[in-house]
Amino acid sequence: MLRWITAGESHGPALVAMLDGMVAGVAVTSDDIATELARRRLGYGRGARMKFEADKVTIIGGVRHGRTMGGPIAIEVGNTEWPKWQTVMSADPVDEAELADLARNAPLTRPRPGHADYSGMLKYGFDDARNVLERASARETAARVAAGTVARAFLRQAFGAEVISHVVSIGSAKAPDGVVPAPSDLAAIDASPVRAFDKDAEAAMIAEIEAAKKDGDTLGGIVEVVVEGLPVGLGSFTSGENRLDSKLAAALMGIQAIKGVEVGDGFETARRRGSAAHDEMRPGPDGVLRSTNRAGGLEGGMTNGEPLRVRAAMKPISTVPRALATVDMTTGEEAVAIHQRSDVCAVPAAGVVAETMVALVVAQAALEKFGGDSLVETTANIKTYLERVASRIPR
Ligand SMILES: Cc1cc2nc3c(=O)[nH]c(=O)nc-3n(C[C@H](O)[C@H](O)[C@H](O)COP(=O)(O)O)c2cc1C
Ligand SMILES: C=C(O[C@@H]1CC(C(=O)O)=C[C@@H](OP(=O)(O)O)[C@H]1O)C(=O)O
Repeated sequence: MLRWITAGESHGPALVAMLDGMVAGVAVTSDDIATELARRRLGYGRGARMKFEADKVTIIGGVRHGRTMGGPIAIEVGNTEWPKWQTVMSADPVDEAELADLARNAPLTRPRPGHADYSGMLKYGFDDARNVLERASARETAARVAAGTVARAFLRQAFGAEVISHVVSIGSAKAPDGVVPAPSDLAAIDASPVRAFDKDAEAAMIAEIEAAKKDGDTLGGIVEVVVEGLPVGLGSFTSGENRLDSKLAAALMGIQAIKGVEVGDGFETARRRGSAAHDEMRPGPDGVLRSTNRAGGLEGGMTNGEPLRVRAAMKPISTVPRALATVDMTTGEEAVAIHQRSDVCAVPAAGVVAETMVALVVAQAALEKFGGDSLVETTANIKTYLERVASRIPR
């Protein structure tokens, strides 16, 4: 089974991602990973750190001369910030006097409503929220994106499948309904400062971010991930945990600040009548055709051959510059929440992270269905299956 895990703190020396279960023979390079990491760093509304954080990539194992070898893949993403944090974030014990002199090490005792600080301090018994926020931070998503690059490469090389995303809304600024971009639109989306597909929506989103910034406030929004090129039958109806939609929801909800997930038209479909909710079928020259894709390419927990379409809703950033009311955990008194530098809006970056999680989950489902130890073997299995599927559709 394809598995992944990350380690590392926001201001530690590096983040590390491990990806286990990938077949041999997938072409991927450090440059491919760096390209995806650069996409994640972009976006109007991100904070100061993203201007200088360089995401230095080193593939530690599992890849040789640009091809995976079938063993666990380990990728390191260096933190440019590390030199400033060497003492505060040292893994080994440091001189207490030296630590006490560092303003940067002052204990963080005023938890931010909406962040992991409060529950993390109580649950793990910490007096300093630093021990919580270092790992809760979405800096960790850089490591996920690194691992996800290998999954994207696999999907492209096995199926010709492409995973893209776009920003559907930021605050109250929305893209027009029903416009779904194609893989060929990704360069234009990435060129947009808010990763919007529609130019009017882009202007409205930028204005919304500017207004929030001026007011010392923050914003969330909604992203949509689209995967084209997947075969029918990834995932299964046989039990809840085998359903691809349940796995996608879990993976997307596992991204920091994601509070809602929709498959296809999701919540809108709940407001429709059945006759206007489903995707009617008719015979076509190469099999069954659909007039719509409201289901987002998933029926019964399986892909149905239409583009996969899922959305994730991100809450506003909780480090609000106009700091929110909290309680000082040392004195028990009223206080204002920690506020250092922070993003005003990270929805464009969250779209790239959402692509990553979708790529990992879909690659996992594909490897479960088609198996194989090498890309050659997997693609041969895919070919046999597609031939059998094609032969079952009466023409
Ligand atoms: C790409 C990205 C960037 C983020 N940047 C920030 C940030 O700068 N400041 C902040 O307070 N939260 C930021 N967050 C959100 C927090 O990491 C998240 O709210 C926190 O871990 C608590 O988890 P929860 O929101 O899922 O409850 C970001 C999230 C993502 C996905
Ligand atoms: C560093 C990243 O995002 C960080 C995510 C984050 C949080 O609380 O989630 C808080 C901020 O960290 P810092 O306080 O160090 O600026 C963001 O910059 C990144 O995405 O690479």
